[in-house]
Formats: sequence, structure tokens, C-alpha cells
Amino acid sequence: MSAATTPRRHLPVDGSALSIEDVAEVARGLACPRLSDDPAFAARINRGAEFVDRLIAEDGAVYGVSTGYGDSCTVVIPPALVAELPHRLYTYHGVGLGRFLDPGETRAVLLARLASLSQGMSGVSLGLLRQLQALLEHDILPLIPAEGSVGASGDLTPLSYVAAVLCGEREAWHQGRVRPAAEALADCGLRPLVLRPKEGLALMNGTAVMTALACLAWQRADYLGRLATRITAFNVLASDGNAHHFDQALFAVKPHPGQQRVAARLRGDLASDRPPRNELRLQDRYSLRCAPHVIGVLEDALPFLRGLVENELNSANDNPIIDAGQEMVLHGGHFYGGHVAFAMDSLKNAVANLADLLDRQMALLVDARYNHGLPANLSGARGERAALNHGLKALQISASAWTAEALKLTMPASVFSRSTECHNQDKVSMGTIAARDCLRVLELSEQVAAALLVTARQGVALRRSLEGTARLSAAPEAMLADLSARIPLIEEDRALDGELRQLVQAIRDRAWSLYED
Ligand SMILES: N[C@@H](Cc1ccc(O)cc1)C(=O)O
Repeated sequence: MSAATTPRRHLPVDGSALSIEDVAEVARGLACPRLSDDPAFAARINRGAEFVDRLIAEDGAVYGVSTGYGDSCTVVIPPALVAELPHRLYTYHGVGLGRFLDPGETRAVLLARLASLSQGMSGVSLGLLRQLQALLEHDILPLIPAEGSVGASGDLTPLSYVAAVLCGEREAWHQGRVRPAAEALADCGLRPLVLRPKEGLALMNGTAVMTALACLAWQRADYLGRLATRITAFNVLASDGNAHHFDQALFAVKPHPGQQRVAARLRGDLASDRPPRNELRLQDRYSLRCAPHVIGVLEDALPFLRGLVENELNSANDNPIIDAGQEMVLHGGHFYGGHVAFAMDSLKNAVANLADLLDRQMALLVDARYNHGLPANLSGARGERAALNHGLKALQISASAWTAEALKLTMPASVFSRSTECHNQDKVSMGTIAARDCLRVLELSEQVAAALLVTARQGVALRRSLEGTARLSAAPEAMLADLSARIPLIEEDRALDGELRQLVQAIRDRAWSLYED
């Protein structure tokens, strides 16, 4: 079923704060924005558009309305040509390349722009907001190329594809295929928008693409952190590891709250008792012992990063800002996505560290020198056939490759600022590149997690076949049962790619409820 036909929750939009979860729900087609019908909201929006009209009538010159854009702001547009200007803007920005954003990402972009313009500080009309809402309502999704934004004149080039489709130009996904925008609009009874002065700039001169991608990345990272914790619990059991590394008294002396939360989750999963004073095997390797210290970095960063991303989402982020209440035109640089750039550069680092942690845990488990009595490569084959079977050998090699690629992409994008646009944009954020990197790092890390789900399922089963009784609490035990149904025990080697793809999808769908306490 397409998002246009699925029953969807209405998400009220009136300029008040939206959350990352709201964006993710709209992206999944589970919710659809509904502009407030409160007359006060309409009045606030209309006041901005009317103020722009008044400015043109009274002052003649307004930046981006009766002048050229950016460095060309000293070029005066003859009054007879002013109406054409907004359409020029999206036309010459039709220079995007690379993959197209997927439908979920595109819905998130439309909502992010709608949220920003609904602040009522951009001088756009209610008609423009309604047309944006209508694209989401009918699931008409502009084809937005992912590449070509420096993230600090906002996302001008990718957002030009939103502006063009609103006006019946370029192409959109609609009803499962790529269609000319004009045709898709007509089919839904919508008329192409004619942009008013300032409306082209207001649509394009902002951070909606990077912000939308950042919301989706944040939610995926949050889930992956929880999953890495659960996988660690399985792997402690599989490797006959030491649950006492997650002791409450131990973590009380290092007060990072996220790290303490991860340790508590591991304690809960492993149902461990107090440690004996001096065990035979005192200390496990770092990828097990320090798991709360690695996953905890993400866990502690997430609330802070949420703040950065949601503040951007709920901001007026274009230029100039039109303050109709105080009758001011405020020239500045709110299209600069530095906060999102920092959030995404940081998040991809923390996420890639999860991939690395899990990859190291796998390295311990498949190696008979370190796995405390399990078969090499966790092969489940017995007797004569053991010689023929290679177990998870190739899967470990793949996990190493995915991990390396994720780690390689952690180079911060924001430090690659270029001076561009005739040196008007001489310092830019690269936030959109950071967000795209982060999504790719997430994709690779989710693949590593899928490999580790296979590993953990196999490792725990083999450990239990040796020793029988190692304990887990109810929630991880239930998840293990679910995994065992999804992934039959590997006794004779088989190709695992089909199962891996299904596991990756299950991770994306957040198939397991994890520590939702
Ligand atoms: N971001 C610029 C505007 C701009 C728009 C389009 C461009 O092609 C270049 C610059 C500003 O507001 O100052």
C-alpha cells in the first residue's frame, strides 16, 4: 500500500516543536502533517506574506526579491521581471547529481521544510504551505538528487527539486513510478504553484535536507546502540565471559549516565550475581569488558545530538528572515547547517565504533584460540563432516570489510569547507555530506550487526550444547528464540546472504523491542 492510501495519523503543524520521532513517522508513511486551522496561525503566516508585498510596494528594493541572489545581490531586477525571479532560482539550481533520495527520506525533507516555513518568519503564503502539505498527503515525492549541497546556503540545489515540483516542473515518484510533476499534480486535482516574491528563496535557502536525513540517522543510531548492547550480552554468554564486568558498584564510580545505563542493561540481560572475590578468569578482552564504555559514548551523546537536530528542525533557517510583527527584514546566515554537520560527524564516529566493537567480538568468537572451547569458525558440523565445513569464516571476512568501510567514512565532512559562489559563501557547513556519510556508516554498521546476530545465535547454541545452563533473563531469552527461528543452526555450510538481508531489514524495521524501559 502506498503512503497515500494507508490510514495515517495527522501530525498537527502550527509552528510548535516537532520531534525526531514525528519526522520518522512521516517518513514511514504512518503520519501526515495537517496545517493548523486555527485562524491565529493563518493570520501569522499571512502577515508575513503581506509584509513582503508592502515592502516591495513601499521600498522597491528587497534582497532576493528585487535583487539577484547571493553575491549577485547588487544586481537590481527591473520591476517588470521581479515575478519571474523565484522561478529562475530553482531553474538554475537544477544541477544536482548522485542517487535520488529514497521515498522515506524525501517525505522527511518535505516535512522539515514545512516545519521551518510554518514558523511564520519566512514571508511565504499559506498557499505555499498548503501545496507542500498536499505533496505529502498525495505522496507526490520530488526526485531529489542527493549531491550538490555545501550545506550553507542551505540545501539550495536539492531543495530546488522540491520548489520545481510544487510548480509542476521536473519529476516526482507517484503511485510507484516516476512521473512528470505536472501530470502527478493534475491527477490529484492540484494546480502548479506560482511562486510569490521571496518564496523561491524561502523554499530553497534552508537546511531541510540535512536536517531530515539527520532525524532519520538519529533514530537508526539509537536502535543500533541498543542492539549492540543486546548482542554483547549474547556474546558474553557465548564466550563464557565474565558478567561481573558490568557490576553496579563498578559503574557507580564512573558517572557517565549513558554508560551506566548500558552496563545496567547488560546486567539485566545476563542476570548476573555478585562476583566472587577472585575468579579463575579475571578479565575478558576489551571488546567485551569495555562494551559499556564504547556503546556508552553513543548513549551519552544521543540526547545532546537530539537537541542540536531538533533545534534545527524547529527553526526558521533561511535568509532574509521576515519579521512581520516588528516590520523588520533581518539579513543573516541561518541557512548555515553547522550544528547538523557537527551532529552527523559526531554520530557517524560513535556508530562506526559500534561496528568496530561488534567486529572485534566476532573475531574473539570465531577463533578457537580465544573462544574458550567452541569450534573453529563456530562451525556446527560434527565428526568426519567437520573437516568439510568452514562455518562463519566468510561471514567474518565480510564483517571485516563492512567495518573497515564504515570506519573509513568517519572523516569529518565539516572540516572540508570550501569557499564558493564567488567567495560569498566562503565558509560552509558540509552538513548534508556529513548526514549522507552518517547514513552510509549506519547502513554498513547494521550489516555488521546482522552478521553478529548470526554469530551470537550460533555461539550461544554451541556454548549451551557444551555446558547447558548459562543464564539469560526473559527478554534476551525471548529474542534468542526469535533469532533461532529466523536463523536455523548452521551445521552444514550454506549461503547466508538471504538471511542476512532479512536480518538487515529486521534491524531497519526495529523488529525487536530493546530496553524500552
Ligand atoms: N544563501 C544566499 C542566497 C543564495 C541563493 C542562491 C544562490 O545561487 C546563491 C546564494 C543568501 O541568503 O545570502
